[in-house]
Amino acid sequence: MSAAVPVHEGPLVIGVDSSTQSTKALVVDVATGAVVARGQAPHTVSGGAAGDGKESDPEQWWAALREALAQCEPYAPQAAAISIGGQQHGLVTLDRSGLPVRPALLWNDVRSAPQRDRLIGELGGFQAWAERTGSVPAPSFTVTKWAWLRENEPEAARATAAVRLPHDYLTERLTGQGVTDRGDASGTGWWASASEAYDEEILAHVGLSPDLLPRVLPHGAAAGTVQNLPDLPVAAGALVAAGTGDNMAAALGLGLRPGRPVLSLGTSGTVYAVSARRPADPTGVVAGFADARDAWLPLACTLNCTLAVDRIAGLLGRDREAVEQGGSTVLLPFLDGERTPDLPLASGLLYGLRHGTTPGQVLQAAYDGAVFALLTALDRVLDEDAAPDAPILLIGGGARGTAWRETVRRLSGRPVRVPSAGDLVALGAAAQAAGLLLGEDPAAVARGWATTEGPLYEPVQRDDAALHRIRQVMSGAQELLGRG
Ligand SMILES: Nc1ncnc2c1ncn2[C@@H]1O[C@H](COP(=O)(O)OP(=O)(O)O)[C@@H](O)[C@H]1O
Ligand SMILES: O=C(CO)[C@@H](O)[C@H](O)COP(=O)(O)O
Repeated sequence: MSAAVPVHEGPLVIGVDSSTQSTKALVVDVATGAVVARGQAPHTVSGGAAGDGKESDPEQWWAALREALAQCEPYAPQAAAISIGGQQHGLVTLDRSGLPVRPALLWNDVRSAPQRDRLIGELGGFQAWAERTGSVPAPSFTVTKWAWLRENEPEAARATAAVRLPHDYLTERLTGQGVTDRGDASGTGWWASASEAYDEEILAHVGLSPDLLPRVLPHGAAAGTVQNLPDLPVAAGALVAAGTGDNMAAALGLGLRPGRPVLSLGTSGTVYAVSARRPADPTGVVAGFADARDAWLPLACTLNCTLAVDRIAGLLGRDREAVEQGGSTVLLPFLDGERTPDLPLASGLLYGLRHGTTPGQVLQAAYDGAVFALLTALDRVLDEDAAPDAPILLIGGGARGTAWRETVRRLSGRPVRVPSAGDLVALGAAAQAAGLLLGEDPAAVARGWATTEGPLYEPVQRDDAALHRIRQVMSGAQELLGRG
């Protein structure tokens, strides 16, 4: 728990970030945005039966939520409202008694790549999918995971009486209500962004009844109230907001307006912006997500970000900050396959070693490789009229690292602002809970909390030579990277 603020002015709310590696919970003073208490508990990601997947037990998310909230006592039980932000896309399958049929298939599990390819072909191709759902599905998307489950574990699919996303699962444990929000629903692949409703044709195509899905709540609606849960340090009757996907929650937490790019460095790397225009990118680079309000959140996502670079630092036996500049090494850190670029079968690639190459330069090349794809998508997530010199808001666990920040500055040539408030996903969930409590726009609540304040790092000359090297290696190695 971080240093507690002993007095608070306003009512308290709880914001939760149930992400890939851990659950973080914040108790926040609605009047000021001050974090009164913080808790965190880890999750386990296993490799699936053959060691080639990414799965987590939803029961463990619930246990981690309880643990993180217990660390927030005595403040958590005083909260008047709570909201859950969660990792997007994960397929949670529940049986008739509400218990998980099997571990959840996570967003970074690429085993559904063949089903993804088939679904794109069977339902009209890239353009048709983009127009219909806002996105060309990646193997991250829930629809591809459901198709994988039906094909590979038909008994588990048959035993499924309800399908949830990670945040819906936790909201339902709190309230007993099977509900979700448009932000997280937009990452399933079975939510039509034009009509803002489940796409019954896609659902019929993958043999999933809409009756198994949560109801999509309108912006500002409550999911319900906290049930009487004796092991949970939250008061029965506290309001529960709809919750949302973790990227949508961070956008709320930053009070994001169109034209402000965000780069998030966590297990996933993401780059996104809010837009008033419904996105539909037929190349598949940009996912056309909805935000948690009534706008849109065009976003590009990589599978290999902080964990991949930390792994390479570990292989080199170096601290993650021990980078050195110079040399011409290129490292594509695709340890888990990759989503941006669309290379689900790829593995990591190291190119350009010389006698003079130092371990620190190889580590720097890993940072460059991880940041490259995100920056190439930056202009595509921003509206055309966005100011080209708007600072990048750098968030996520990696934003605390100097090597990450300096890599983003060097490869973007843009100013970078690092909000001093950490945990922006949890803070955004808290803003959603506060918005529900006050009947106000959650993004406006977050703006009142001044969550984007933090040091601004001036732009430096963009390192076009490094970008060119990476582009060259990427195109020269296409065949190798596509083959796995
Ligand atoms: N001081 C730091 N410097 C650089 N990276 C950090 C630092 N602290 C944490 N991280 C990175 O943050 C990552 C976790 O980020 P987080 O956004 O919490 O992930 P997720 O939301 O995917 O669970 C870790 O993989 C770690 O590499
Ligand atoms: O798949 C995506 C976005 O489309 C990821 O951003 C997940 O939402 C997981 O987020 P983290 O756990 O890395 O924060």
